[in-house]
Amino acid sequence: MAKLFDIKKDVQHIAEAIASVMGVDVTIVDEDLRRVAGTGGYFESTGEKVDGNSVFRVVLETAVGYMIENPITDKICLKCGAKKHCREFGEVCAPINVKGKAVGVIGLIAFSQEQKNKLFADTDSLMEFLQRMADLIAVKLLEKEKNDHLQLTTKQLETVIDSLEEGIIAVDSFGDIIKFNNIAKKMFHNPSVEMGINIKSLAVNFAELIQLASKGVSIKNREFLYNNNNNLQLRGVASVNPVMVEEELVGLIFIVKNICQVLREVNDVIGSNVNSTSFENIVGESQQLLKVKEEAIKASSSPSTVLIQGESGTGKELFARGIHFSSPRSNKPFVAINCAAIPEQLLESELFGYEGGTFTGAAKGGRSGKFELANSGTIFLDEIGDMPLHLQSKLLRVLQEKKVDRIGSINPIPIDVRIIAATNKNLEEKVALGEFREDLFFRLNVIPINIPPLRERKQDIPVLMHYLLKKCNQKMDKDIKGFGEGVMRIFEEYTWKGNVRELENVIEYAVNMEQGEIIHIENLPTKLKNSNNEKVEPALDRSIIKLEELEKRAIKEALQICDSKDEAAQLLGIGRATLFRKIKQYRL
Ligand SMILES: Nc1ncnc2c1ncn2[C@@H]1O[C@H](COP(=O)(O)OP(=O)(O)OP(=O)(O)O)[C@@H](O)[C@H]1O
Repeated sequence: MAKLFDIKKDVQHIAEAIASVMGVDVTIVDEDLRRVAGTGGYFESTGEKVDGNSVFRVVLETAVGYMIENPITDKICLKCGAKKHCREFGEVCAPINVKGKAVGVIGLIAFSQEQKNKLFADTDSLMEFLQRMADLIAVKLLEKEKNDHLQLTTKQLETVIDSLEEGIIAVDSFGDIIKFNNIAKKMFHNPSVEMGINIKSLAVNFAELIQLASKGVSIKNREFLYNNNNNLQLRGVASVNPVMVEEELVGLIFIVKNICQVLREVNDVIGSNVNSTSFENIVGESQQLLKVKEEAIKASSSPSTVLIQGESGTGKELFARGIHFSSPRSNKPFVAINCAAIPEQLLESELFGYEGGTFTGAAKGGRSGKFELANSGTIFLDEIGDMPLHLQSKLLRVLQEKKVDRIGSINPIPIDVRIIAATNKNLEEKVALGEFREDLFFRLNVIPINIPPLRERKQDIPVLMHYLLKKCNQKMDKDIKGFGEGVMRIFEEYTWKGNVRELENVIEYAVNMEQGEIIHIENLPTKLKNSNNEKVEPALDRSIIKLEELEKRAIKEALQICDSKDEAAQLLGIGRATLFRKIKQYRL
């Protein structure tokens, strides 16, 4: 609640007006009995307290006016401490009431008989006049209070919008800037955000956003291009909300962010879903696995590209995570994408993103690809061997130039992403067959990591069994203690085509089936129980290339070396017709 002292100037003006109308001295005190205003001799004593037993206290307490026609003898004057020196001939007091409570008193004092006569000539009219003056002061007080409140709310709002992490720009219905926060000011530099300039000058597509939002529609996350202080073109994301008063558009609020900030936020969310993996989570005691782990630990401190090769389920992704989470990028995003699981047409936009308006049905403002999402972190390109050739060229460009070209864009986006690729295919073979770009292979294969299949490191099987049993127990809230007689031997002799993943699945099956405390042979999947008495087939060597592929490769090479098909057929030791048939068969 505002006090009379806060509107001291106004109160003094009113006191002077009353004095000049009435021809007597006027003083006005507040609820603490402090003199706020005064005319004549009272002016000097503003700010001082009046006597605590004076008529002012009574008027403050009763909130009703009071007249003293005979000072000294009036009952109120009896208690007054100033009565000994009182020079007053009469006094009229009126309360200043706000919401039924007196917050001050207007006092008119006569210092001569003549003044007293004037004061008491028509007391009804005088009281009414004073009441009006008191109301005027009360209105000023309420106004001050409203202004204070408005100022406080404005300050609070300004503090709120300045503490937001987004840029906020308020514009009128024509787009002229009315208000903005610090972040918005920092974001735009050429032209810069200023009061009165039109927001359309800040970014090309703001005109379109104004047009849309002016229809009363809220717009979410639209991309736009703008210039920063180095005159570099940057990407931002804007949401626009219309401000409506009685169904009429009075302005728009733009909420703007730099794309890097948006991606950071996305990554904070995605990143929190990615389990942090340390090398301790990679279990195994065999020399082969320990050697690979050592290589991976070394790779984690380097920014170079890693190519992990290994059969399905050998732990390629586990190693990729291990490398990322032990690297200096560990608190940055780890974004994984399986190049074989996404249809070819979609893979390009998933990886590299696309510009707004590139395809019908696509998000209007464009979309960031996985490379942008992984910026400053690591991207894991699983099943890289299945990446189509035209995307391999695009990936090569990313590796060479450290820039991403969104589909439909002419502005490459600089990125800093560490690439870890993985494949269960023989990439060298794919290169030889012309299915994988040799230059890309060399770019990816800077640090090669080859995870041997489980059959080549049987020593890891028992330790993996116990590790995975513990994992399954936790997952299924069980407490199976170990493995029964003969189980370990079956596991060691079985051919794990699906490697650790298959082993994990078998243990999960057995934990589900087992009711007791130990996993028994009966609770293993049939394929393992049957394998118990069977002789385990020798494992296929991955390095053996199929005859058909060898033939295809030989023909391709001969065609490249020789000037004519006859010559090639001769070199290959086959007839001309056979060569033609094979060329057709292999589509060479
Ligand atoms: N050495 C290991 N220690 C502990 N768990 C492992 C190990 N190797 C693999 N796993 C587990 O096996 C499962 C398969 O691993 P992962 O997905 O990393 O294999 P992958 O080689 O990437 O498979 P794919 O080729 O099918 O993509 C995961 O649950 C993983 O945690």
